[in-house]
Amino acid sequence: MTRTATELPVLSRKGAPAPPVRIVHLGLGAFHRSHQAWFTAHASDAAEWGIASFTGRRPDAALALAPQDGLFTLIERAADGDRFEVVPTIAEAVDGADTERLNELLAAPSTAIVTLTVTEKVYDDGGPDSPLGRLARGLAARRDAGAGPIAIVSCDNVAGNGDVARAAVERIAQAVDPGLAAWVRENASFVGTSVDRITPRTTPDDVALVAERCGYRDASPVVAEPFASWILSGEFPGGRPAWEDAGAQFVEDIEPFENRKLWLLNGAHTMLAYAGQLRGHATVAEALADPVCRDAMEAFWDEAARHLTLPALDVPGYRAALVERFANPRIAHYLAQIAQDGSLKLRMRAVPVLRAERAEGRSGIGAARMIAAWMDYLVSVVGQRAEFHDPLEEEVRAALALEGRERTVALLGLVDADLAGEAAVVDRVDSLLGTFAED
Ligand SMILES: NC(=O)c1ccc[n+]([C@@H]2O[C@H](COP(=O)([O-])OP(=O)(O)OC[C@H]3O[C@@H](n4cnc5c(N)ncnc54)[C@H](O)[C@@H]3O)[C@@H](O)[C@H]2O)c1
Ligand SMILES: O=P(O)(O)OC[C@@H](O)[C@@H](O)[C@H](O)[C@H](O)CO
Repeated sequence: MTRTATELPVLSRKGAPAPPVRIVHLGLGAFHRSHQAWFTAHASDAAEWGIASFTGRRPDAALALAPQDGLFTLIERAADGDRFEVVPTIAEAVDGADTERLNELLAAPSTAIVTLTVTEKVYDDGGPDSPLGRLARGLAARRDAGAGPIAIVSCDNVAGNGDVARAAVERIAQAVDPGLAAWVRENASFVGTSVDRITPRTTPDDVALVAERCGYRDASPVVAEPFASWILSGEFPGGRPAWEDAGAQFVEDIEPFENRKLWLLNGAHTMLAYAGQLRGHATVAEALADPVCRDAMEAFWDEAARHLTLPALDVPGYRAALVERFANPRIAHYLAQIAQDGSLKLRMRAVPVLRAERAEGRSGIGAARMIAAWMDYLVSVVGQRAEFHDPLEEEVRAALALEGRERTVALLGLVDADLAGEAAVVDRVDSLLGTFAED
């Protein structure tokens, strides 16, 4: 007799202990679970490294995981089928507003690492209730307790994420108490990373699939592609899990690896997000199958590749693998999600390539096309009164009220003020508007 989903047992540890908390995570989202929690679960010393994971804005993700002892199912979604795995490393799922628990954990000498996936825009938000504001006050608790040095590991798609996190935490700490900023400089090691695993949002169908295939109820599974990569650079003064057992790489200089990922993968995603939606597509796989979008992506890659010269980067192999990953027809990675916060993402995905091309006397047309596609997309979503997300939403709306070249200059200025002052760049972007109009 088949049981209905509500009759199934809830996923649980069945009384077995969770691993002891030695990692604090801020930003309990899908990617943290498919990536850092999964890498930690696959380290040979996983039993010694539990994670206390705090939500960012709302308690929902913690409320979903707490009744199932922090356990969740990772659905590894390959082109030819799904594989299910229970990931046991989240020992505590906590509402981010519970700063008492955060301070207690950060003040414990056993806590060695803080990881972050708080989205790109949050590094500019130093408010007391922002994740980094809470972290700074938690570090004050650690200093006061004499709990020793700690590693802070940003896992967001931000260029120079280790340095950006350091600057943000030091700035906030300085505002809290100048002595704290000095403590952070001496005791916090900021580790730079390049993180990669395509992790779209979970859908109700995924929840139902787990019930059907696994025979238990999991209110919050995560879907990800089989591929996973984590490249890190920096010190871990309090130790770390043996993440290399799960395939993590430790390098001296993170920058070339970070550029490869941010330009080739995220840059292509951003190109497909705007060009694809303008041409009526909803997912990455659909946009990739459209030769107009594919050609624009490849042209941008050709430009970016000229500035990715380290042989270890194996750019041809990386590009070929990306095409295969993007084409996975069973991963519904929605372009509308990737399109969010464009003004910020273009600074890291299009601008460096455009600048590098111009420095060598070329126009950077491939990168300029991505910026033009963003502008056309904004006109179209705002024209349809559709919702859009951007940290500069007000400024974007003000720029869109302008016309013609003036509008191009104003929008470009939100991405890069210097480029907006260069007539040749403005002309180039202006000339590329309308490239992705539907046939
Ligand atoms: N999803 C992926 O494929 C992927 C892959 C590589 C890197 N990343 C990085 O991970 C980040 C998170 O991705 P995700 O898929 O887990 O997203 P998500 O929406 O599932 O989780 C984002 C987390 O950040 C918090 N957050 C977002 N905005 C906030 C704000 N204004 N203030 C406080 N907290 C805020 C949320 O509360 C949540 O905990 C991305 O922004 C990206 O930098 C994602
Ligand atoms: O997560 P974002 O919003 O920074 O960017 C959207 C996608 O490009 C991104 O999530 C990729 O899927 C990911 O970086 C793959 O590792």
